[in-house]
Amino acid sequence: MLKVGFVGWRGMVGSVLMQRMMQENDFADIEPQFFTTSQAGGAAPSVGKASPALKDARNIAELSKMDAIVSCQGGDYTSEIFPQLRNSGWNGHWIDAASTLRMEKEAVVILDPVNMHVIKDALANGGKNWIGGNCTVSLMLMALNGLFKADLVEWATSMTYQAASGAGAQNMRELISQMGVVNASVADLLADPASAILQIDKTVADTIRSEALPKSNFGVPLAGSLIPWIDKDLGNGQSKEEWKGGVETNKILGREANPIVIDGLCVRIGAMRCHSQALTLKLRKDVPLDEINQMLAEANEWAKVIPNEREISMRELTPAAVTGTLTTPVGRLRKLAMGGEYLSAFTVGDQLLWGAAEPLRRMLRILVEA
Ligand SMILES: NC(=O)C1=CN([C@@H]2O[C@H](COP(=O)(O)OP(=O)(O)OC[C@H]3O[C@@H](n4cnc5c(N)ncnc54)[C@H](OP(=O)(O)O)[C@@H]3O)[C@@H](O)[C@H]2O)C=CC1
Ligand SMILES: N[C@@H](CC(=O)OP(=O)(O)O)C(=O)O
Repeated sequence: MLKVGFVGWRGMVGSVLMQRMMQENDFADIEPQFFTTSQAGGAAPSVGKASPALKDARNIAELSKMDAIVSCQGGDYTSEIFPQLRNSGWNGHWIDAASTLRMEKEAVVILDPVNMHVIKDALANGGKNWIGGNCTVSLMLMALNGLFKADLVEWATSMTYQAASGAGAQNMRELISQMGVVNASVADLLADPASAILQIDKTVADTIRSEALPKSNFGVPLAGSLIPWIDKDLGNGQSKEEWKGGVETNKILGREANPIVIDGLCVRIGAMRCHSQALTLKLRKDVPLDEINQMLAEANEWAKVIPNEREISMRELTPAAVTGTLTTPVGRLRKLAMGGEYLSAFTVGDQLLWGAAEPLRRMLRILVEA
């Protein structure tokens, strides 16, 4: 049985991974050992299978006993530990949620419903480094898999609506706290049906701009507002999150030599854990919409086509509907006024499931079943 070390299992991404592994009974087929950077010697989490006490996640000798290590601990941990482990001669499988190693030559960015061929080729060639993709990229590829499979996309531009969870657990809490402060500032006025809406609006605006709004994590208001920048400033007008859209998509698809141009704008909005994206795609040819719908629906079991109609779009193509599920719905599909090769699309996906934990879980299964 594969000996699997887990690091970062109690963080937000790690907890979702543990939930999914328990739901799918994945622990039955592995021998788990849990590691920690802060609580060595403590009890292992309860995952339906006994496992030894927590070991120190910086102990290279203990880590080296594992056949595979799954890390959701973050990029700093990966940067510190991964080189030491490899330099020590460890030749096990490294499965990681952090972005640190994604663009390394030996690393495969994993999203098996989309790139099983890339994963299988790498496995056959002795690949050992399996890295989860950026959440926005993975969710876009899950939803639009059919168009990429058919090699129909000439270029694409995305405008994203990214949830607070992408910035971390503390940011999710801060968003809710901001909402609470805003609500409290006008609670009396809201309770009075005769109060003036402009008074409510002014009080809300003053509150959002005031020092009373908690913003130590985001740095600026998110509730009642948005943040048009995600991740680092690359200095050329592009954010790092926007850069990932192009490079990671092409790496996942295994087409670095013949890349599809993908670029856009990434924006944080006040959703909890679902990223949404509006896309404009230039197709290589004018394919009828019903064929496009069919390709998208058939590409994988999670991409669900939502008819481009008002009621169902409002009901099913939203973070409220999708959160906590593995479905990656795609809708608002129509040919744009620019011509038959120009397609619009809107997708929503849970960024902690297909955006983070699920590709790692499935990669571990691929190794178990190999
Ligand atoms: N958030 C996201 O959307 C995505 C994140 N990722 C990657 O995953 C990494 C981890 O992200 P995320 O899960 O959000 O990180 P978290 O901050 O939730 O968890 C990281 C670690 O913090 C430690 N920790 C300290 N205090 C607590 C606490 N009160 N509760 C839980 N853990 C605590 C734990 O380590 P220990 O047990 O050792 O103390 C834990 O493993 C990111 O750095 C990123 O590289 C990838 C895709 C998406
Ligand atoms: N940057 C993403 C979350 C994330 O962790 O991305 P990456 O795995 O590429 O660092 C967001 O803020 O929504």
